[in-house]
Amino acid sequence: MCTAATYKTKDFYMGRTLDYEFSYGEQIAITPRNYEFDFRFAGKIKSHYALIGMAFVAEGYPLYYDAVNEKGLGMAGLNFVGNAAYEEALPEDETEVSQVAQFEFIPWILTQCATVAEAREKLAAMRLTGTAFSEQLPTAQLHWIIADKDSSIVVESMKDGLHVYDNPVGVLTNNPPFPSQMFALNNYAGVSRKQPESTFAGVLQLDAYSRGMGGMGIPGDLSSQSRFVKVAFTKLNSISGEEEDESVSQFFHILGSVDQQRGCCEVTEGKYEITIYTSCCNTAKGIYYYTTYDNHQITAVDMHAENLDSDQLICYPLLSKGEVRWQNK
Ligand SMILES: C[C@H](CCC(=O)NCCS(=O)(=O)O)[C@H]1CC[C@H]2[C@@H]3CC[C@@H]4C[C@H](O)CC[C@]4(C)[C@H]3C[C@H](O)[C@]12C
Repeated sequence: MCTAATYKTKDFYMGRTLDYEFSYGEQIAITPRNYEFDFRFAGKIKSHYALIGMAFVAEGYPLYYDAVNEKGLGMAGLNFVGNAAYEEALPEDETEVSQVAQFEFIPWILTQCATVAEAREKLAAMRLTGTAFSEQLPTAQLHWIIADKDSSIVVESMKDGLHVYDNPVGVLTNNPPFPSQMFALNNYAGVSRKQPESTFAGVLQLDAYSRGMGGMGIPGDLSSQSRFVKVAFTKLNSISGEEEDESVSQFFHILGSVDQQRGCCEVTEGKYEITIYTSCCNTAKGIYYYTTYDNHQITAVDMHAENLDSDQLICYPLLSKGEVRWQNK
């Protein structure tokens, strides 16, 4: 399972957790403006917006899980197993719209679009194909959140076509499809950050017997639907200062509300999903912050500290070993 969220203070932040039972060996990858993308069907793009994000680099190609571009548009792919369905690639002369392989979707949008509005235009004239990157890396069943500082959308390619939904909460998890996730929030209309009031039944006076009962009724399990509700509540009620350190700290607390601890979620015999990494990107400044399961110290990579006019990928391996800061020795 994975969870993605957006957060706005003075700047706009976007990030995700990646929950899985193993890691592909992903890295922070910066794609500078002149790295040439040779898309499977859509031709070459030689010069484009620069990107920073988390990617598995295969044969020199950044297979992005999540990224933002230098214009402040961000995107993340999350598992959508059982519901994602992609198109068969058609010969070029049989289609008028762009064909984009699912593994190219993030670079295809982020190299060319500065805003969600521009992304929508691309989405209106494209088909997402199930083309695999390689035999070793078969097609991933994903859906995506795309966001800028003003709005957020979800893209789901399903049997009945490509869906683009407004995402008023700026949150995405996995299954079921996004409209069902949103609908489920209706079941929590009565939840509040305040102490509960006794409204259960007129004849029964119930007592708020402890402090700190805000959010009473929010689910706490690790299912996708529950994480959606939990993180939506946390994000939408979040209060933090406007400054960078305060905003980033708060962002990690928002996603921390759906952190997965090893042992709580068995996916196959003896294999447990954990939160491998959590990211938070300042989309205005192009800074990618992250923590890993064993490294809670926030680490950051700034795209603008690199030569963004280069044509070579720039990669930083994840610092995944945590350190204890001793105070008395
Ligand atoms: C496993 C992850 C989802 C985590 C998640 O949601 N776990 C909950 C499972 S569940 O919800 O409980 O079922 C997803 C998220 C992004 C994916 C990569 C996207 C690029 C590339 C696309 C290629 O086509 C195949 C290889 C490729 C590197 C992909 C590998 C893998 O698929 C990644 C890491």
